[in-house]
Amino acid sequence: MFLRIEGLSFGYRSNSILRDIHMNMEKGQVVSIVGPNGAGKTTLLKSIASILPPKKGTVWLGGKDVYSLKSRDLAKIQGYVPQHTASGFPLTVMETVMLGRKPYIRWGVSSEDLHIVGTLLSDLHLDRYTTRYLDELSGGERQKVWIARALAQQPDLLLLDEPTSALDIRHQLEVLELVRKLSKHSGILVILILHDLELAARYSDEIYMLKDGEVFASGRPEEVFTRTNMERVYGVKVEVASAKYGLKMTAVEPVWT
Ligand SMILES: Nc1ncnc2c1ncn2[C@@H]1O[C@H](COP(=O)(O)OP(=O)(O)OP(=O)(O)O)[C@@H](O)[C@H]1O
Repeated sequence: MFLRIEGLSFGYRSNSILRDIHMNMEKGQVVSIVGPNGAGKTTLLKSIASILPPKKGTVWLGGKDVYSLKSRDLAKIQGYVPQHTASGFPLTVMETVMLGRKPYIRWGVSSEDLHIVGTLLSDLHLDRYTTRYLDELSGGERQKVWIARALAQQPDLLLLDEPTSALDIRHQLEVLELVRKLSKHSGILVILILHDLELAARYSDEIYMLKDGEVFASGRPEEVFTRTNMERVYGVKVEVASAKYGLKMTAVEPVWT
């Protein structure tokens, strides 16, 4: 098992946020973490990214405890794109994506680094912006740049916190198609946080549904997105139907408890 989370618990001060999380994931999978606002999704992703050390439990990545890895070594295995990313100082698109090569660069940028970055910029249709500064891009374009930077790390694990939230429908599909392609062709494990449950159903091999800091349900999309689970976790009556590209979910009405 490439990623194993064993009994992970986390809290901010005395406030318990994640409780006894267990997860197992293999390379080549696309896994979505879903759940209502405040369920603990971002906290969980930050724990996997080794940003938040757990109160209890461990995250094993390729047989190693992520919290014991040096940041340079971790950066070669894992790319993390947070929900809101701000660049501290002015950088162009090219410079930003090249930063993803930092863990590999010893004496200077190599032709391989340039090739990897150039390919990513072209795959994400960012090549016409290479010399633009990030603050001259739209929110969606900037989001794709952060994803390209994480991919430039050539990670085995890619963590994306709501990667499609600033994207229009075409760019949502473009990013998720690329993510799926990379996952299948390059064997990357991709863990996404998505609020759009139909997109999650369409692009994920597996879903983890969180409620109040615990895993409420996990499995294939059709096993997790059931009427009962949706009602219990989101408090909404939902009609779920099979569709050509996954599942169609229609929110009917809130359930008042
Ligand atoms: N720095 C912090 N200090 C204290 N509490 C925090 C902090 N960050 C988040 N929390 C709390 O932890 C809980 C889980 O937050 P988290 O951001 O992980 O939820 P989420 O499922 O990602 O939510 P959303 O869907 O709204 O992004 C929330 O109750 C939140 O208020």
